[in-house]
Amino acid sequence: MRGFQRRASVDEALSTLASRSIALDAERVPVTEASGRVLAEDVCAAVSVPHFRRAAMDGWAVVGESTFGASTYAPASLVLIGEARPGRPFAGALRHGEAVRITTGAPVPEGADAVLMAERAEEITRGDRTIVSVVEPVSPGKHVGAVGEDVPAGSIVARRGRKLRPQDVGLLASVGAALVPVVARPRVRVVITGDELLAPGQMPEGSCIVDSNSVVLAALVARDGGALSPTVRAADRYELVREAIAAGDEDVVLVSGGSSVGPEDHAPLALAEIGELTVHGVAMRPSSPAGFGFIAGKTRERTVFLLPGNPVSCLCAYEFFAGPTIRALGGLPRAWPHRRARGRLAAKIVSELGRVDYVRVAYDGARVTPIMTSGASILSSTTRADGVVLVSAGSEGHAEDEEVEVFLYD
Ligand SMILES: Nc1nc2c(c(=O)[nH]1)N[C@H]1C(S)=C(S)[C@@H](COP(=O)(O)OP(=O)(O)OC[C@H]3O[C@@H](n4cnc5c(N)ncnc54)[C@H](O)[C@@H]3O)O[C@H]1N2
Ligand code: MOO
Repeated sequence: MRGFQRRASVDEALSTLASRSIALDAERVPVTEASGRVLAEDVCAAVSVPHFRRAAMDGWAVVGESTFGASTYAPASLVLIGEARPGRPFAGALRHGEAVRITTGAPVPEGADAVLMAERAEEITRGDRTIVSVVEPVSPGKHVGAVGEDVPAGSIVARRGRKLRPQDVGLLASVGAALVPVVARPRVRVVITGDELLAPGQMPEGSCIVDSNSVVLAALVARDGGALSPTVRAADRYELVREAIAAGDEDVVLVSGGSSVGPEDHAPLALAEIGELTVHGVAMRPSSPAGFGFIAGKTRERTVFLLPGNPVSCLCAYEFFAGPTIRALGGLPRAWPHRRARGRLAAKIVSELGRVDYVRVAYDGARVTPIMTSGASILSSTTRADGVVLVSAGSEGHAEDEEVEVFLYD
């Protein structure tokens, strides 16, 4: 057994990771599959939306001026000369004194400058002609959607770095985008070590417990935009752990458990053998045995994270180190994606200078109450918590009633 000789500071570890994880290359995906992806380049509109003047109401396309002075007592009479429907425009041009029946979304005929709402007139048959009897004037421009009122041609529809929302992909489709340039999703392999572990879905039995870390990690990787390979389970044997880390070509490997310095903690040595163990041991609580390093991949360097087996430590080490890296590889900001809130502490938090603490807290919108469980094996402390307070390395903690920032769990 080897003890931890020196623990890296959280900042040191983060800056090493930041300098070695640059965004992956772009790929083009069909617009129908681009929601949630991160745009790799600005996308400009090749066309205006709409690209024709369109009716915003059901009624009649008219020359507004020909309705001036119309009232219930003195209706204006316009001659109906045709019809325009979405996708089926009126072929000719319209003149003063004429009307074209039109429905919402249809192209406004040439010559018309307004749409009179169906409520403001009625059609009357007079001989072989249909007259539109107008009881209220409509001003020019009314209910006519201008070319490019939604998106003008040449404008930027969505900017590089944006995580595309459902409505973004809708807009991209509207301007005729077929393939969208997005940052490749970081591929992630989860390696679960521990002979005592049963796969999720099984009943705990004898001295075996159920592996909860792979379930938590899978959800976190999905949150951060990673593409997860099937989880690999490695028994606590050096060669098997080494093989599980080295296999595949994912951009990121998350190794859960076996990260410390006990006789069954093979991951750090295995990583040092097949690549570089850059950091092992961090001045933080929990997750002090966390570490990471790099191994060569087929086309680029792969980052391997050593996440302590204790469930809270595993979650915490992921949030501090793996999450920012996966997000950065995928073109997202490194910053924690949690919503933040502020409140006053109901009890003091004690930390040590030089150490970063991840303190689970309850939060009611105003008061921040630390959850008095220090054990990193108590996963339920994180389900009872509403979020966490991070105590920086430069602080010895926070006094009761002091205002602190809470990173809220979703
Ligand atoms: N000499 C030292 N020993 C230890 C130190 C230290 O600084 N010096 N740190 C301790 C701390 S803190 C932690 S955390 C653990 C982390 O060790 P490992 O990463 O090797 O974790 P394991 O021993 O494999 O497991 C710890 C604990 O968590 C349970 N576990 C493991 N995997 C899972 C899983 N996938 N799902 C649910 N629970 C899991 C496991 O059964 C153990 O109970 O090292 C200390 N030692
Ligand atoms: O960091 Mo260990 O993380 O206390 O349980």
